[in-house]
Amino acid sequence: MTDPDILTKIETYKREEIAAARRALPRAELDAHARRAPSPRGFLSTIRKKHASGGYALIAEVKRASPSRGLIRTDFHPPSLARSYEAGGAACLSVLTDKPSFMGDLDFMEAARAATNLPVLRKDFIFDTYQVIEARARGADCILLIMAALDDGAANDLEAAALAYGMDVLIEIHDHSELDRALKLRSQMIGINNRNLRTFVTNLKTSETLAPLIPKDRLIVSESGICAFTDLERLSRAGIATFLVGESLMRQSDLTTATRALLSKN
Ligand SMILES: O=C(O)c1ccccc1NCC(=O)[C@H](O)[C@H](O)COP(=O)(O)O
Repeated sequence: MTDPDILTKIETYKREEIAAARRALPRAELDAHARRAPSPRGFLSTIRKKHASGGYALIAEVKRASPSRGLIRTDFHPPSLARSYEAGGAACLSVLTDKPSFMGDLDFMEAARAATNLPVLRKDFIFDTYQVIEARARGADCILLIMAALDDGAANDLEAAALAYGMDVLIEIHDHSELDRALKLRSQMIGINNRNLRTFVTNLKTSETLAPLIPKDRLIVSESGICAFTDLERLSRAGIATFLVGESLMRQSDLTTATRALLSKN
């Protein structure tokens, strides 16, 4: 499947969604919700702790469908999926909250977080500070900022908003020029997405090429197309110890066993 401009299409409907959400709940009221939300759980610090104890850190994704694969999982109950991931040894959760392209929902994120003790990433296409506050109001511990979708000013403003609300930020890149821009931001976490946004093809070589260019004080997350422990070992040789995995786990009926298997040699 080839989609020449998926981010432009997504931005168009996101801007409409944001306008509608603002009409339904003005920013000042949303902000009051965010101030009352449960405290952030420390997404980055949880990953660092996992590394300190000598393990790989898995960010396990709750992903029902995707533009490249269509429907991935029919048996879909976010609290049970989240509990299974936690039992299998995941360090953190990622929950897709975009509806039109991923059949996601903010309710799924809230429910997954409430069912576990794990920190949660709101996995969505964030263009506006309203979405950052909305993420915190619904309990997110971390947000994703996609450099391919944002100019430097917007990335800086959205990151500042997330940090002001006590959340961590995962800055996502696909190539050298996005990496250069990401390194001007304050966030410690850089996600290298192995999925080409035009062709949707995943290639772990993307992580292997870009990881050595990232300063050692940043935490690197390899995202997309990761299927097995051998992939983790391969990526670890490029200095990566944190992995964001969705589809390959979501296709397994026993998620706890599949998560354990992904994280262990045998
Ligand atoms: O998953 C897609 O098809 C997709 C298409 C266009 C933009 C983003 C997309 N996915 C978002 C993600 O980054 C992944 O859900 C995440 O990295 C997990 O990937 P995977 O393990 O390959 O499901």
